[in-house]
Amino acid sequence: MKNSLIVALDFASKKEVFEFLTPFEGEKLFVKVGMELFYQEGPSMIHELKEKDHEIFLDLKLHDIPNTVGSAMKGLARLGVDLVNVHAAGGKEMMMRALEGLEAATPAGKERPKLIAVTQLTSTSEQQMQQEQLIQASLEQSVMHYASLAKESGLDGVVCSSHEASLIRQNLGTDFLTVTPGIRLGSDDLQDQKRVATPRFAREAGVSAIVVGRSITKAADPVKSYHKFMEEWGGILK
Ligand SMILES: O=c1ccn([C@@H]2O[C@H](COP(=O)(O)O)[C@@H](O)[C@H]2O)c(=O)[nH]1
Repeated sequence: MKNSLIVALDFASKKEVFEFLTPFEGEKLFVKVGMELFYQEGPSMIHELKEKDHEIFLDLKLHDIPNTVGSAMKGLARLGVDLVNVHAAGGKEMMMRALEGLEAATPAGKERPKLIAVTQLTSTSEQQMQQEQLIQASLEQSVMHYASLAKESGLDGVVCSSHEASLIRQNLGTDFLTVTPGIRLGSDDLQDQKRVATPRFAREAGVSAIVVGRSITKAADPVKSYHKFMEEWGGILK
């Protein structure tokens, strides 16, 4: 998990996923399946990616009442993915029930999927957060608060931006995972992301894993782009 580059497979179909993955033949990627792909293709997408030995982050960002999230997590545990997540805004009871659900349903002899919580989305700016969520703290304070709640609930880490990662590591320990989307090379389009950083910045901040989507998936040469990100991130090709 540590030092991983997670590729966001934000595609609408299996066909597009495998067209994208074919040129990577022989490389074991850490991939992220999000709502767009999972809602379209469902669990069979996960089974097929596992058959190809890819590590999987199932990014469904669960956020509901504790009972619903706890029960849903049981289903995700049975899929055998490596990493799943919830929104920290759902609260401590919800996060604890999510963890219990995962622990209860992870098959014997298998490792429980790691569970992390989204703090503030990387598409949120401080101004937006204060105006739309009526949070009067700074963005850093809000992220740190949600990260502390996640740690107190027994979770393995958080999703945050690379800008908050070193503060989280200092306060909550270096074993507490920081997974950071919003990663761009200097010349890339930011699109809808607000709190962005380069892979080098993320590495220097001690981030556990970076998430990169469109800069790789929409690149003219995705394999070349992946290797460029890996080089700046200092990741290990598998
Ligand atoms: O705070 C968050 C949480 C999740 N994401 C997801 O990461 C990728 C980023 O894609 P890019 O194309 O590199 O912007 C995407 O799947 C998001 O759903 C995030 O960006 N921020």
